[in-house]
Amino acid sequence: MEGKKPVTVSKLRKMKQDGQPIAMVTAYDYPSAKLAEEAGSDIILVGDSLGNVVLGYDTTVPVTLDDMLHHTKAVTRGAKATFVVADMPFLTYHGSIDATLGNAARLMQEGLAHALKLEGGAEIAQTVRTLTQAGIPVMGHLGLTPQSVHQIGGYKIQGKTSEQAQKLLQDALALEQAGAFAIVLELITAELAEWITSQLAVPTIGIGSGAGCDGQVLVYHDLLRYDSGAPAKKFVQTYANIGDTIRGGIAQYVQDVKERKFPLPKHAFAADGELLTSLYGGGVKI
Ligand SMILES: Nc1nc(=O)c2c([nH]1)NC[C@@H]1CN(c3ccc(C(=O)N[C@@H](CCC(=O)O)C(=O)O)cc3)CN21
Ligand SMILES: CC(C)C(=O)C(=O)O
Ligand SMILES: [Mg+2]
Repeated sequence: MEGKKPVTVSKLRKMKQDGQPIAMVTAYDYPSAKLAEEAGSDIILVGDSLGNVVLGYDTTVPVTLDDMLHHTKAVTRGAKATFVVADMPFLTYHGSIDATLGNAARLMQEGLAHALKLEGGAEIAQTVRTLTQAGIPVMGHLGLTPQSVHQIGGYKIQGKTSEQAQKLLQDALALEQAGAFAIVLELITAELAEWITSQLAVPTIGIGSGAGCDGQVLVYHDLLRYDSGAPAKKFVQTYANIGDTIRGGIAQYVQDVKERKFPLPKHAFAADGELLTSLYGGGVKI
């Protein structure tokens, strides 16, 4: 990707104004980041969904700052010309502001993220303001906030009553006023997402929230159907069947080894004559 430059926070705001959709995808390691960049994604998110899709946890709650750092470092090595946002994981931005700044510093300085994403509304606005004032671009995340899954009681659509919808709009406005440069809207109705989007100057990036957002985000492993056995989520479109492709490729390899079809002579390196004479007392030809 010679010559390509990462989008900037101000470019993203202009994309909203111009009605130009923003495409974001998650990535968790060097190869996935490289592919997401080559594919032209505007933003790469190192999501704490890595807890589910690459570490095998049931929720994002067990994901640690060290986990996020490890993966963010790999992603920023793979995508050198793309704007990379890292999730701040569970409970790393709710303690003292010093602890929050220390955690943010590690993701920015060691992970080399360009921005951080935090889940929550008005209750974290002051934190968003402090991080923003320290020079860190902050992305908000409202609606279904998976780090609160045990409080919410499942992965279900949010903002269905007018009271909840009003609260979500107030939260979005509070985040914008605190300096957030964009807000993820996860699993809210299409109508509410469109309404909130119309009330904000900063772009919204939707997941399971309809076409009325300024951009979209999907989890890498979902859109590529890595886990071909998992039930398809309603809001996901399958763009490739990588799980089937990978399993098929590995199964073929295993079969070839067992049937001695791999490796072939062309996959091996032949010794020269001098070595051959020294092997097996020179009596055996390989
Ligand atoms: N692989 C993966 N994809 C994600 O999008 C994702 C994660 N993991 N982990 C963190 C959060 C959790 N998310 C989730 C998890 C489950 C549903 C889900 O089961 N959705 C149902 C609809 C629920 C309803 O109707 O209320 C679906 O069928 O889509 C949605 C978002 C989104 N994030
Ligand atoms: C689903 C997106 C928005 C996310 O937060 C993640 O991948 O962790
Ligand atoms: Mg996340």
